[in-house]
Formats: sequence, structure tokens, C-alpha cells
Amino acid sequence: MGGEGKVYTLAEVSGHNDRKDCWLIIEGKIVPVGSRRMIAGSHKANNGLVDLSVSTVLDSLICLECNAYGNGLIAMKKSVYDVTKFLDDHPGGDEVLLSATGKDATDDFEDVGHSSSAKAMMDEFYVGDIDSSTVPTKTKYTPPKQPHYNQDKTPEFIIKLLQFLVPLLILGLAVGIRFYTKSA
Ligand code: HEM
Repeated sequence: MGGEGKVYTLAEVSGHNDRKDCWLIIEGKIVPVGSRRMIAGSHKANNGLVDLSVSTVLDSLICLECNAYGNGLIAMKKSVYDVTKFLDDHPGGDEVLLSATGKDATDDFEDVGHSSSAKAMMDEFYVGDIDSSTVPTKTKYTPPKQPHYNQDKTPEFIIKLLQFLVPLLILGLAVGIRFYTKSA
């Protein structure tokens, strides 16, 4: 645990996406990231491999007392796992693993609620780390802004108004003519 491997880009990992060669990107490897003072000064540590968000820092601080690295802080990093040999033995099946290639599979992995023994197995398949800057960050969907228009001024509204007014005008005209011709 905590060992450093080669750093891959997303494109490099994405090439390993079939039954004969299947790599996954999952966040979960616990790494020592230095001292409390180091984290306070900069939220980036471990050669930029770990982008420590504030919550990770807090988690790390909470874990400080119980971590295996003495006085150091720990954090999670996204790593690359070669699960080719595990495809046939994976209790969740090979299809799920194959469909989780070429992207950050952390959510897929976490959603299943893998046991701690499953997490412990991961070290066996560890081949390196991912250059986080090559992995797109999750973006929140914001619906496109609807143009705010005044309904009264749209052409549809004017047409509807005319459709209502024109028959009225004709009727008024007819009644007028009738009235005029009668009295004449
Ligand atoms: C190195 C990566 C992985 C390892 C070592 C691993 C290991 C395991 C193990 C040991 C189990 C048995 C249940 C448990 O102990 O939690 C399991 C179940 C399962 N895994 Fe994985 N897994 C990995 C990645 C993934 C990924 C990326 C997905 C989803 C895309 C996934 C989906 C599942 C599913 C659906 C089950 C079945 C859960 C059930 O039926 O209760 N696994 N995995």
C-alpha cells in the first residue's frame, strides 16, 4: 500500500478496454501525503497526483489518529488497475468491468458497495496512477436558460388576436349595412 507506479493519461488507459486487456481507473488507493503543515500550506501534494479537496483534507485530519503512517496525513488517489486476470473471477461478472473501462470508474465501484476485502484485493491489480488532469471532472447539469419573452408581443399572439377580431369586424360591418339599408 502506498507504493508509487507509473503515471498514465486517460488516453493511455482507455486503450486497455477488452477481454484480453482490461484496465480500470478507481479512486481508493490510500497514500501518505505528508505532514499537517504541508497540507495547510498547499492543497496539492504527492507530486500533484492527489488534488486534495477541502473535504479530503478534513477526512484526512479525521483519520490522522488512526492512520498507519504515524504522524502523516493520508488521502485517496485515483489509480489504474489491470483486472484482465480477474475478469473471469469477478463476482459481479466481467461485463460490468469491461463497461467501466476508459473512464473514472470510482462511482461505479462505490455504488456497488464493495466490501473491505474487495478493496484489499485491489492492490493485487495496481499498475500505476492516473494523471488527474486528463480525466474530465464531473460537471453539474444546468438546464439551458429559456429566453424570457413577453408573450403579448409574439407573432402567434397577434395572429390569434386577428383571428378573433376579423370575424367580429365582418359581423359588425354586416349589421351596419343591414341597419343602413333597412332605414334607407
Ligand atoms: C479492481 C476492481 C474490483 C475488484 C477487486 C472487485 C471485487 C469484487 C468482489 C470481491 C466482489 C464480491 C462482493 C464484495 O466482496 O464486495 C465484487 C462484486 C461486485 N462487483 Fe466488483 N470489483 C472491482 C471492480 C468493480 C467495478 C468497477 C464494478 C462496476 C462497474 C464492479 C461491480 C460489481 C458488482 C455488480 C458486484 C456484485 C455485487 C453483488 O452481487 O452483491 N466491480 N467485486
